[in-house]
Amino acid sequence: MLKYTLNRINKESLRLVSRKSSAFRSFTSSSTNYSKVQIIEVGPRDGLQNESLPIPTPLKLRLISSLASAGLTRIEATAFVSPKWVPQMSDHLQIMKQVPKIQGLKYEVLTPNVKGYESAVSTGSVSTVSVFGAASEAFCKSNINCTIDESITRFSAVVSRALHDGVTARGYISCVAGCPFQGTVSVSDVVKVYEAMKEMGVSEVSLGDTIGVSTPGQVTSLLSALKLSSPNLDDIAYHFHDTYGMGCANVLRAMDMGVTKFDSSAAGLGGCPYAGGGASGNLATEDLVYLLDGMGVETGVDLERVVEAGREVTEFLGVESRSKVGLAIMRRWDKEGKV
Ligand SMILES: CC(C)(COP(=O)([O-])OP(=O)([O-])OC[C@H]1O[C@@H](n2cnc3c(N)ncnc32)[C@H](O)[C@@H]1OP(=O)([O-])[O-])[C@@H](O)C(=O)NCCC(=O)NCCSC(=O)C[C@@](C)(O)CC(=O)[O-]
Repeated sequence: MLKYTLNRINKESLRLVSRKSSAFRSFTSSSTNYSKVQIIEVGPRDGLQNESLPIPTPLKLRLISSLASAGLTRIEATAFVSPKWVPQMSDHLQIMKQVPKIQGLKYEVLTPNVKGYESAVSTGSVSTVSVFGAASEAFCKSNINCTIDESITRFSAVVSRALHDGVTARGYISCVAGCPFQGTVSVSDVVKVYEAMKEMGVSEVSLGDTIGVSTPGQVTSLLSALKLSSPNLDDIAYHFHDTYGMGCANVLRAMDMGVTKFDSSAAGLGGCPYAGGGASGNLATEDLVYLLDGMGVETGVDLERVVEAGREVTEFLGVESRSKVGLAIMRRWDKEGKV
């Protein structure tokens, strides 16, 4: 009787495994090479920039070290922007002078103009500088106080200095799915800024869903249009905010279309201070890592160490983590008596 039951269980498991693996095969038969997914951790910059409580520099540095220990190899550490505009990032020089130097770890920073660029590279710790524009005029004006055309001129000066100095240049385009001021943003407006950024020489363009309104359908439309200029989408990163809880669904859609680079923030903190109150948390690194781990995609990131890194900051701020995965893991730790 026992033998019969075991046989039945084994047959049932085999049936489920084969059903699962054919579903997995059909999912992975898309153009993406899943072994190459890269996470760009933006918590220390995007995660913290909008917090009104001043965060002590040593705590920011501990966050950066903890994220590095968790295995993240691309960390956006701070922003060389005007301290009048974003006071939380005013310690950018101290941060970049004190970040731990670890082989294989690259630090990225925002640089809106040549002034920011010069200050950033003077620290000797910056691998990548990012210029940040928008596909919406209203947002561009609100965030960096210029028109899109003026921003392209400013960014070209930054990128040409970076290329000359052997520093990698990245470009962000905000409002790729919608703008807090103008509402709808057309795909063609995003493509125009993408092309201008490529023309100036950035190696990667991060598509910023600033207010978190993307859906898998919108991701499909935008990436289909970008594929005309970038067939493999290998110069594209996606930067989702999780306002409507679509972050992981959007990542899956983008991966299925070929995108292999995603920005995320520990504990899901973040948002742009100049999005008219419309920006909420970034896609949480914990949620992204859990998703990728579950698909067997190697990220080299230790999920529980990211949860620990985010926890120190959320406890300081007196807020709850915005990562469902982070919250679930911390609840389990509580039950297990782990401090
Ligand atoms: C671009 C500016 C500077 C123009 O600001 P402005 O007021 O038009 O520029 P300005 O040239 O007249 O300069 C004003 C003051 O700032 C100083 N200044 C000028 N540049 C710098 C600099 N680099 N570093 C330090 N200081 C600087 C400059 O020296 C001057 O100081 P003052 O003479 O009055 O004492 C300003 O608008 C700014 O700093 N904006 C930054 C806004 C920001 O950081 N937003 C958040 C990041 S973007 C984002 O979150 C979206 C993203 C990337 O995550 C993707 C997504 O989700 O969509």
